[in-house]
Amino acid sequence: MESIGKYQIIRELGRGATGKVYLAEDPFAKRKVAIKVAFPEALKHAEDGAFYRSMFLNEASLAGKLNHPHIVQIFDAVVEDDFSYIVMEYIEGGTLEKFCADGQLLETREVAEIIFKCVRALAFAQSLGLTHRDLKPGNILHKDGTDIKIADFGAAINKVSDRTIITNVGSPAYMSPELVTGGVQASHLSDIYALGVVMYYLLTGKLPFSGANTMSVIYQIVNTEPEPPSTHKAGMDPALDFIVMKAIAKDPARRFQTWDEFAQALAEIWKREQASEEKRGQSDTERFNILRALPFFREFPENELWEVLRLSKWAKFRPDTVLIKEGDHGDSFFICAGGYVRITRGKKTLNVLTAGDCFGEMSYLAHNDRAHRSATVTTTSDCVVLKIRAEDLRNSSLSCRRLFDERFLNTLVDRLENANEQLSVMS
Ligand SMILES: Nc1ncnc2c1ncn2[C@@H]1O[C@H](COP(=O)(O)OP(=O)(O)OP(=O)(O)O)[C@@H](O)[C@H]1O
Repeated sequence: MESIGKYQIIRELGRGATGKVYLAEDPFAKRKVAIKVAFPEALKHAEDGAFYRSMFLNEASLAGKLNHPHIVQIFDAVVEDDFSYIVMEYIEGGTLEKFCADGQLLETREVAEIIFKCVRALAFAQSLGLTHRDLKPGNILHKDGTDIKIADFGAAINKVSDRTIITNVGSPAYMSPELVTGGVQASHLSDIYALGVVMYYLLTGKLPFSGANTMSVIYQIVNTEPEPPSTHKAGMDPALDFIVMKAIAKDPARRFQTWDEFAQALAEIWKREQASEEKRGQSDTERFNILRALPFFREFPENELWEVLRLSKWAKFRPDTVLIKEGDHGDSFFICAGGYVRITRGKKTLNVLTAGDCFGEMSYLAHNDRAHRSATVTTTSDCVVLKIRAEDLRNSSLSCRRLFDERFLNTLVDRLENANEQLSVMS
């Protein structure tokens, strides 16, 4: 096969229960895509065909709907009797399975960061009424570093009973006790359990329960208490043990009750590690949480916040550091993420700005590389500042630019009002 619809096939990437996945080129959008082509025989199978068909249809129906930086985007889908395929974002690095073996394990903090990103993605999916139901390392694709995307939402809104998932879709190792005993419907609490198992596996290279056959694993899931991950890995942060064990608690009522609770627990790890952070640099997780708390980004939806994180460079400064000098040329603007800066023109102090305030934005608004700085900006305390090149913002998504434009407009209006007040006081 050389092409599928308008897409030129490059090579096979892998295969799963319902079909083969190919790497292909979209000649119009000029980008690489991954195309999952259904096995026609699987969709027509006497016993399981209905289940596979509904998995495929479910995934196809999500085209254009699940837009999140940590979920594989579905661009297009064709579902016909004899030939069905789903066109999705191509993720270069393969799945997280490669990090689950001894000798290949990621650093603990990288695991925590990956899980945090999964938690954010699944919280977003839940806000659209979706439970994933088939979380496992093989369904989490890896781009680079800790950049991941969750794939395979095929089982997410499947109406067929969960029993079929045990028999048809791989290992039961990620299924919670309430699912394997068939007592209740899948919910975000069973996804929290599955993600806890993924975290356990990534931290230790071992599953909490393994056995010679499916029945043995199911027996243990229901009856045996797992050993904490630290049993398999010396020197592990007890907070991580606590998080994993809470996520995989047998009783759903003892797990994190919401994705936010899970995310908070992971974010706490960085708070406690702040002392050594200076040497190490901040994690995306921590930066994301800082951004979310800043008034400047209050109206920014999650996707655009992750985009800001990609666009920005972060730096810490000691007090009395000159960040911008009056008269210099500037091609970037700044947002204060912590601490205080003083704005001066000549010898006159114009303003003091703090967390959530922006400065130097004329370099973007004036649309002119040679824009001069009209004031000097100096830190008056320890400061965290994020810097964005005007050019990078101009090349960002339309929604991101609109949000920045709105914020800058508000800032300009505030400054104008301040100036008017000062003028009226003087007159
Ligand atoms: N968007 C993608 N980008 C890059 N590679 C992909 C993409 N989607 C899938 N793959 C590759 O293709 C393989 C098969 O994917 P597929 O979703 O069909 O099956 P699976 O998740 O491995 O198994 P199952 O369908 O049984 O759950 C994956 O393991 C992965 O290596």
